[in-house]
Amino acid sequence: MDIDEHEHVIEVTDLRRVYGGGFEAVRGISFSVARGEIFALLGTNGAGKTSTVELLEGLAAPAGGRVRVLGHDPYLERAAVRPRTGVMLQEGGFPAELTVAETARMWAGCTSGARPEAEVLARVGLAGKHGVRVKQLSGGERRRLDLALALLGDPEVLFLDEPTTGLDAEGRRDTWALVRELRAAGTTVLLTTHYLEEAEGLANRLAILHEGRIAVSGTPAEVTAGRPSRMSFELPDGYFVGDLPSLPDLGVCGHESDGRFVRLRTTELQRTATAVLNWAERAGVELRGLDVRSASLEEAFLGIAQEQGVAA
Ligand SMILES: Nc1ncnc2c1ncn2[C@@H]1O[C@H](COP(=O)(O)OP(=O)(O)OP(=O)(O)O)[C@@H](O)[C@H]1O
Repeated sequence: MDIDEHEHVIEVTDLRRVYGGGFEAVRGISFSVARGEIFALLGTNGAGKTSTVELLEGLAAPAGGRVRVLGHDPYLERAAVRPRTGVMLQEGGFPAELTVAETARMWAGCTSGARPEAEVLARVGLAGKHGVRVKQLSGGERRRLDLALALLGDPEVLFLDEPTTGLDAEGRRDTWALVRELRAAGTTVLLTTHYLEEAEGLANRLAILHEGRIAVSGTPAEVTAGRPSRMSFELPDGYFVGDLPSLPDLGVCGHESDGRFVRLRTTELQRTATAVLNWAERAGVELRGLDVRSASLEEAFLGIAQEQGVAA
């Protein structure tokens, strides 16, 4: 049974994955992704991201729970799901001796309704590399080739496992722009990433995995809500932390200082920043190195890792 555009394109319920030796890498996770959404799976090394994505791609059967992609079981109904999905694995395995164009042509031959290879290679910035052998590509160029192959079939659902690992800053930005374009065209994207700014900038919703379980999920704003913001600056000569306005009264929930630099964590950034800046103004001093930043995914990620680590 197919689904209409308002239903969830990906549905995961109490999913489990157990490896040969009995190790449970995915321990009962649930989430869903609506059509046209970008959903990011984050987590520390070994948290279970790839193990989960492989189940969604139908590369293995779950040990428990249920996966539906476009209304089908991706493992048992592979023929119904595979032509409508694009997959970029963490490590693409291409024959090293083939050129970029040959690789794309070979892949297109196995893809129903493939886009013209040249168009897709141009889209990922490999237009000038048709004649280059795969073994001569840089790591970042191989990732782009991986992405091109995933896009050949014009997929409705795209699985991207660490799509920008190994790319330089420009390559990463280009890939982000491409993923946004795909979303605008209605493609549903599930990606894993170690780059928190990637998830923050791209994802409509995300889940942070820890040891096979979802520690937190929601929109980036929901996940960072309640996490402290940061303010840091250099104390002017002759001043001490004790000279600052009373920090606990300003929502400051933690601070550290080596006597010169001060780093504050606050749940009330505006109040803290206003009070400290007013204090500096009154004292007629400059706060060198002033840096004020609201709660980020990085803060949430580190907080979760710490909390879970302590709880473990
Ligand atoms: N074939 C396997 N047999 C046994 N254990 C495995 C196998 N593949 C993965 N694991 C283990 O399962 C856990 C989850 O691995 P997975 O690759 O899913 O994590 P990840 O979140 O993608 O990590 P990374 O960010 O490092 O890519 C790890 O502890 C890993 O060692």
